[in-house]
Amino acid sequence: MRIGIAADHGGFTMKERMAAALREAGYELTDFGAERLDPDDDYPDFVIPLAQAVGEGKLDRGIAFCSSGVGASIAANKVPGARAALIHDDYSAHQGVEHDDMNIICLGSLVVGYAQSWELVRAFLAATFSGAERHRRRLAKVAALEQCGR
Ligand SMILES: O=C(CO)[C@H](O)[C@H](O)[C@H](O)COP(=O)(O)O
Repeated sequence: MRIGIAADHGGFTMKERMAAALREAGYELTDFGAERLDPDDDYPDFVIPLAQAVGEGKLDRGIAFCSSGVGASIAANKVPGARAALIHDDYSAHQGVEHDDMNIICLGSLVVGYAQSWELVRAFLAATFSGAERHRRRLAKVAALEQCGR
């Protein structure tokens, strides 16, 4: 599975730790930055390129951090093909993939600690889209917005 990861200054420390753990676990990982802790950086500069790579099918899944995870999820969901969600609980981490084909998990570094974030990421990466007709139907209605913009 091809995975990307991104964070602004709010999520930088968490991203660095998570990236090391994912590589240690054997995942192929692309890091979209930030490359260093800069309190003046902006989450769209890192999250949008990640979401574009996922939306274009260059990556299978994305992991995005900011302080709350809110900005990351707003930015990622502007990108066609990206299906991002701000996740705090295990059920949503896997059900979001199984039902909604979520392909980017957004996490708030000041909201969820590292150990819980790791469990959420593991649940997200282990889950697969069920492919059920009702879920495909709903996703098609969402995807249609990307075609006509209304
Ligand atoms: O949480 C965020 C957006 O939802 C970002 O991480 C921002 O960095 C957060 O708003 C903090 O910004 P600040 O410039 O460090 O005050």
